[in-house]
Amino acid sequence: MKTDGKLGDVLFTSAQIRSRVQELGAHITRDYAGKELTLIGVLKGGAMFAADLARAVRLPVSLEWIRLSTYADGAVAGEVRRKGVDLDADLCGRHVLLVEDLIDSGLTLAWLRDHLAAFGPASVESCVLMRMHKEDRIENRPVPRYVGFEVPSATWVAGYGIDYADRHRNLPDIHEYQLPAIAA
Ligand SMILES: O=P(O)(O)OC[C@H]1O[C@H](OP(=O)(O)OP(=O)(O)O)[C@H](O)[C@@H]1O
Ligand SMILES: Nc1nc2[nH]cnc2c(=O)[nH]1
Repeated sequence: MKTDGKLGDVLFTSAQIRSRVQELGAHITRDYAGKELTLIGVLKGGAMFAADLARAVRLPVSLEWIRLSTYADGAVAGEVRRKGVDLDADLCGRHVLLVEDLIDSGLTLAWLRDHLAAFGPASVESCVLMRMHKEDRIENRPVPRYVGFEVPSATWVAGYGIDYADRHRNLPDIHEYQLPAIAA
């Protein structure tokens, strides 16, 4: 039986997030000046971050969205499931920057990187707000070009677009989340 988990302390306040997003936006603006840049926000978790980051990038970017999911209801890592990939954008010759709330196993970003190669982009990089540390080396875990915050591996998070069981996405801060105990 699965019991409810618990929302824990604030890990990153909305002010910290805002300030880091501005820094990331400034880096991206510098790095992609003069290039055709398409930002692709990964739904649902990346929605808030992508919307804020897009406004922090001072370039005429295209903004697209893609929806994927790796976890069914709670926190069990599984295979990347496509919940509809509505991406008829012309990415040919464009520099693509995937915008994700977090990288954990890296399955999602690896799948996207491979999937988008078929669209003929000039480059595919990623910007993640949080990189979850892993004690175990994950083979071929993608290396994001931009990382907002490094987070210890044991930490599960919720808020600022990120859910537990589809709740808490609306919280302005990012909280630690104590996962539910699994009882037999
Ligand atoms: O690096 P990974 O282990 O692949 O995990 C990262 C992905 O997992 C979460 O999404 P989730 O599958 O929970 O879907 P959601 O964004 O719709 O909440 C998160 O938003 C990332 O997209
Ligand atoms: N650590 C961690 N926290 C999450 N909160 C929501 N999704 C995730 C995830 O993939 N990893």
